Amino acid sequence: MTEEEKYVTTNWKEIKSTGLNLLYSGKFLNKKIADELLFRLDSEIEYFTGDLSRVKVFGKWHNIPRQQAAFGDEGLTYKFSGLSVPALPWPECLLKLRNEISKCMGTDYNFVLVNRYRNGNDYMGEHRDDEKELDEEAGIVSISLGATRDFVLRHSETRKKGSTSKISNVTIPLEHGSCLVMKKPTNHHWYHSLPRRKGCLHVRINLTFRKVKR
Ligand SMILES: O=C(O)CCC(=O)C(=O)O
Ligand SMILES: [Fe+2]
Repeated sequence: MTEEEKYVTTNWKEIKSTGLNLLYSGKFLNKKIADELLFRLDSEIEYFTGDLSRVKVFGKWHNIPRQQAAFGDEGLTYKFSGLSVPALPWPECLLKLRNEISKCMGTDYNFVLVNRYRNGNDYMGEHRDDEKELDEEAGIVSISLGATRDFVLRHSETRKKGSTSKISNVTIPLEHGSCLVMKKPTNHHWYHSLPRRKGCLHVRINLTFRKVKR
């Protein structure tokens, strides 16, 4: 098999700071596979509507500023920001990707959260993925498709009022077909967000593969 025909190519770059442990591979997915995945996820996936597309912040309900869907092994639900998300059965294209990623990482991921950002007005606010039901050892594997958007990480100390922390923020432009692995203990100490980018007119789809404890 030539390099071009391989499903994934790992060319990991380590990104480290105090309590931050990331791996990034910019051209992780084969280009043809990345293009096809983007097309399929854009046309075949039904995103949540109704209660599953809203979140409660300080007692008020808001539409989430992006579209979401979740898939996973049978019987799994995943709770985050006041939502309990039932995992729907894996679509064929995501099952294949899940299997390739699990093989590559040597870990069995059983759940994926899909976030679709229609354009630069859609975003994700600052948060940590530190839910108890996540298997920390597995980390979180984040695959990006479509428009390049900045992923911004901030240490919890620097968020505090009057902070004198010297720890710099880390910004990674996540490109089409890339893979970012958030390893332990990143999600204890660092918050991350996907800020608005007014100039961005194109769709981006992000997949976060997780291992939910049964
Ligand atoms: O879209 C992204 O890159 C961020 C996704 C994310 O943080 C999450 O799904 O928890
Ligand atoms: Fe996250």
